[in-house]
Amino acid sequence: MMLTYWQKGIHNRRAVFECYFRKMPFGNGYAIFAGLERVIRYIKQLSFSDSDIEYLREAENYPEEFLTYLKNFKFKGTIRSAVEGDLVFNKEPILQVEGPLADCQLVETALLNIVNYQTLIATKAARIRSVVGPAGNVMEFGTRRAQEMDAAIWGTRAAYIGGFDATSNVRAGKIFGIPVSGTHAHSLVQAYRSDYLGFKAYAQTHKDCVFLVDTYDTLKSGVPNAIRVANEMGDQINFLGVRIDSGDMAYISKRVRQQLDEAGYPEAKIYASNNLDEKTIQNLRMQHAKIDVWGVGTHLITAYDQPALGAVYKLVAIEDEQGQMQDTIKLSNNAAKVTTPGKKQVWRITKKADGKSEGDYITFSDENPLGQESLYMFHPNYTYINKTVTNFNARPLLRTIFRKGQLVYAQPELTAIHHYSAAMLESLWDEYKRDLNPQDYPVDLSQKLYDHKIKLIHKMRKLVADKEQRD
Ligand SMILES: Nc1ncnc2c1ncn2[C@@H]1O[C@H](COP(=O)(O)OP(=O)(O)OP(=O)(O)O)[C@@H](O)[C@H]1O
Ligand SMILES: O=P(O)(O)OC[C@H]1O[C@H](OP(=O)(O)OP(=O)(O)O)[C@H](O)[C@@H]1O
Ligand SMILES: O=C(O)c1cccnc1
Repeated sequence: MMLTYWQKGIHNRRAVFECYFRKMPFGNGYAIFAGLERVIRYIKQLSFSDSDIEYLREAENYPEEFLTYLKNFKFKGTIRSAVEGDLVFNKEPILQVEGPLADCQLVETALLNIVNYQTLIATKAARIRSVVGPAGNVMEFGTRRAQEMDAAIWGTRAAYIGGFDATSNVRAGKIFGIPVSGTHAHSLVQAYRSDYLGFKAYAQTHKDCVFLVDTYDTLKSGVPNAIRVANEMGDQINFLGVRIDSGDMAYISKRVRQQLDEAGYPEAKIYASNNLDEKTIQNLRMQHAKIDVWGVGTHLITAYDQPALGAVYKLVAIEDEQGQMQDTIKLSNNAAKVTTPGKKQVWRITKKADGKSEGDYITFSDENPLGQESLYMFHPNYTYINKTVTNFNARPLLRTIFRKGQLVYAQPELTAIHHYSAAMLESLWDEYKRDLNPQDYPVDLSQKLYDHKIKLIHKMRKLVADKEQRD
């Protein structure tokens, strides 16, 4: 497509693309935006190396002048985006790229790849975090099951943004500063062919100890031997607790709790892992399982119940031959697939009184609801569903990250992003946060944008009909 634009001389026409998803992942009431850090790294390094040019010369047989254009290519676009940890919803722009048509086009797939995966995992993590309860801890254990190494690294970062407390991936700890936490595997006990010898060896080489107690028999061997080693080592170790990884974890955890309490270790925590997700955790908590720390792997890192977020990247405006920006629309028989034309901004509307969200309000980028006394918000498909909001705050969701190719946004520390997403969830009513059949969060269009969209739909339909008649 870049070659076409370049050969036809339209590669430098100004264009605006916007990225949004149509359906909420996991049937959840909100999504947590993640991926911006990697988008920034990707854009900063975006160029064609000598070997790239060589490959394209061989494989694609591109004209030399086009290869020279690629060799000198530098991304010159402006990127506006939601920030990591913010709540985002379906049918609203979460990322916008404005600039030369070819530049905008080149980055489409990479941006979608990054934002789709990381937003999906952050959202899954938030769902899991929501059932663990404020006293519980939840650790990311997924590296061995992730779709390869990149997904493990960036997936655990997204999980941390979504509310996880720590990861067992030490490399992710090193790169991003995520708290690292973990236990040991069955093979350590198997190597010694004894719970006691395995735990003792581990205790002699580690200060913080969590013993995995289910290799042979949790209640008859694992826990009694963990207690024995804790007694023998005394202050030489921090006996943090034990991990169970199989069996009926409600029943076993209660018995383990009893054994630890009776041995004088009421502070020792019970860790659990084994194919956990939000459903099993909720169910185990309903059964009053005595579990303090949850290790979650496969179901989180692979987004097991919904393996992809369907965010798309659509052209919403382009410069015409006369240098005028023209808004574009994509029609479809499927109403959900009709795009909203024009360069936009999304405003998060909250009540001044309690800071709670009233909904999101999409406008043209040059509209500003902040100055208005009251805001008329209506459902874009069922316009009879409407309300007038007063005493409100309006916060623009899309922030400028790159301006004409230059990075202008300073990413906060990852810990700040982790806390930010929790604070953003506080501003959302519980009706949108329940994990089953949540209320639809309002994502409305301004009157001006709505009227413009309807006008453009009619105009395009008429154009097509007239053309068909002529043909
Ligand atoms: N009390 C419980 N209520 C609901 N689900 C539970 C309970 N205890 C364990 N589970 C879950 O049930 C599933 C049991 O799976 P599975 O049969 O593979 O475990 P297992 O019998 O321990 O076998 P393995 O040793 O292969 O892991 C896991 O997802 C586990 O988290
Ligand atoms: O169950 P997940 O949520 O993916 O969490 C990670 C799992 O990985 C480890 O075991 P592994 O699956 O390697 O072996 P095991 O089940 O035989 O212990 C660990 O003991 C957890 O059970
Ligand atoms: O630290 C652990 O116990 C751990 C980490 C990853 C996978 N399973 C267990």
